[in-house]
Amino acid sequence: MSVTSADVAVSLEHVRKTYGGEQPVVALDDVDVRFARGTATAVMGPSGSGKSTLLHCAAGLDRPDAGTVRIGSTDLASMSEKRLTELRRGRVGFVFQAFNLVGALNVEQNILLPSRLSRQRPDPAWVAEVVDRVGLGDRLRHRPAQLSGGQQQRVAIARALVTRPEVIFCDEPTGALDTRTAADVLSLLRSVVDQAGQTVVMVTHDPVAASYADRVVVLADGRIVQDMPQPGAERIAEHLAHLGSRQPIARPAARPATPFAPHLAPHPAAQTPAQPVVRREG
Ligand SMILES: Nc1ncnc2c1ncn2[C@@H]1O[C@H](COP(=O)(O)OP(=O)(O)OP(=O)(O)O)[C@@H](O)[C@H]1O
Repeated sequence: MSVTSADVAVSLEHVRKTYGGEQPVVALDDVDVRFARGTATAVMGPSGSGKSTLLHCAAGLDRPDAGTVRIGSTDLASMSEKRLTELRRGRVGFVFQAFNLVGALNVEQNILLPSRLSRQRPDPAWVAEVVDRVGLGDRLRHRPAQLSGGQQQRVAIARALVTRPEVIFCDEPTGALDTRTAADVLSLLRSVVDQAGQTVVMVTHDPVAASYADRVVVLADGRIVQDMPQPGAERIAEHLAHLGSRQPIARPAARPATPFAPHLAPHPAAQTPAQPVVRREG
């Protein structure tokens, strides 16, 4: 079935991203991919293959050096920082490895923060359902520091779902969770796709988590090397084992510390100066 532009939730066209430094690294090398509305896609690949960079560029948290990124029909490059911040608050949800919870706010306040910032009034029944599904009903008055890693991850997931964003970007959403909680969270993500027509793009290393997706896209050395519809956990694991037998990828530059709640803050406008490019050996 052909996908029309109205069916596309997120698109990256010929996207290229290079990180500067003494040895510049091509993190995304002419990436061309569309994520259809109402679908879940897992983005997989070896460490350093560009998964987080793809997510950050797709979500408007980082600007590519070349190429076009669209959320729906909105071209992110044409947006001012203010409008980009509004778009991230209103149309996009994030679940990151570092949680990005606000330490001074309790669980309930953290969950409702994106609604407050985008001046939306969340549907109380939906908030209650999300809180119930992530199993946080008895922790609403706790601060993040009083929660386990898995509980903090669940707060981040609830926070991403409450505003019913068009697209939810997740970076290892189940990384800190035990198997049962991970299954609950993945079912919840699956249900917002199936019942609410939202779109999920999820970076994961876990073939089981990826098997909840409709599609698995595999990156290696900043390029898409596999694009598989519903491959199942076993086939995913086989592909990853094959990629894992490649030489490890050098990580020449350390990533700067994650800024405080970056998706809710204005874009830092970090642009990489043009530099000669050295391709990594794959
Ligand atoms: N801010 C940065 N400055 C310099 N290099 C960076 C920066 N962020 C990422 N890189 C480099 O870009 C490449 C892609 O990184 P990215 O984090 O996107 O990979 P990944 O597939 O998400 O890795 P992992 O699975 O380990 O999280 C890596 O070689 C990494 O070292």
